[in-house]
Amino acid sequence: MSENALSLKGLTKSFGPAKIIQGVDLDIKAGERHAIIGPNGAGKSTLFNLISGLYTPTSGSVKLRGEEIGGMAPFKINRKGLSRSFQVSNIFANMTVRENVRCGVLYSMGYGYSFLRNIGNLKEVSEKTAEILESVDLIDKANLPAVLLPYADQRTLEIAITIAGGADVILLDEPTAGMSHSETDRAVDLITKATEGKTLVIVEHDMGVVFNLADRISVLVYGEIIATGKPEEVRGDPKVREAYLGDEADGLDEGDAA
Ligand SMILES: Nc1ncnc2c1ncn2[C@@H]1O[C@H](COP(=O)(O)OP(=O)(O)OP(=O)(O)O)[C@@H](O)[C@H]1O
Repeated sequence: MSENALSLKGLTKSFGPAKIIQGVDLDIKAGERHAIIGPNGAGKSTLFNLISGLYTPTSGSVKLRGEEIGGMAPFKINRKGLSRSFQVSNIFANMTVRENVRCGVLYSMGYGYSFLRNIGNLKEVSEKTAEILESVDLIDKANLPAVLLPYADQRTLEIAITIAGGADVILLDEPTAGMSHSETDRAVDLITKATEGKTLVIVEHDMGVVFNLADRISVLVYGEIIATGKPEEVRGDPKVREAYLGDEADGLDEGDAA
């Protein structure tokens, strides 16, 4: 058994002549909260797509708890306990909030999307669904169609569905994008609570979120990791400050206020 939840070695991804990921080595320990930051276009989403199976690596390896998963189909990787959210919400708009989460829970219990079963009576499913809705503070809105939720709640529901699948390695892609300050603070609390005991990898532009949430941070620039370490180590790294020009470098100090 590997103590690393995820281990990337010599990972590359090219699109034609464009080398987008240029040899990434990264170990993410089981149970840690790890943020991946970097300027626009650095390759963060591409890295998530390689880890979650949407893209096949050009070369190198992706290991989940020591097992090679590079190039495996996304649903197989999901079955092995890795789940990701997307920047654009992935929810079923016309289903209720509860039904959306219940789908994730059913999937995690091996029911697949077998809607024809009489699933309403499954006590365990209902309990687990309610537990997740509580943990992300959506229990009071459980019976609303998801489409009627305010934007921030839809993003929260996306996080809830990602977690409901039962995976113990959770990848969140810019979970607080488009949220106000107060919505962001609430989302950080919910993510912290809902991912307790799990491994979290998060791509995020909001430095306040990153410094609040992450045990360690990796900085991706032009498809290479230029620094990995604890928040205070990364913040003080001259290479990192150089990579973040102007306003974004100021953002590196935002965590001070937290
Ligand atoms: N399928 C693809 N085909 C060709 N180029 C791609 C593909 N996917 C991503 N790229 C390119 O790879 C580069 C990195 O994109 P990516 O979305 O991974 O960056 P990012 O760090 O997530 O950016 P952002 O912070 O803006 O979301 C970009 O130049 C993008 O145009």
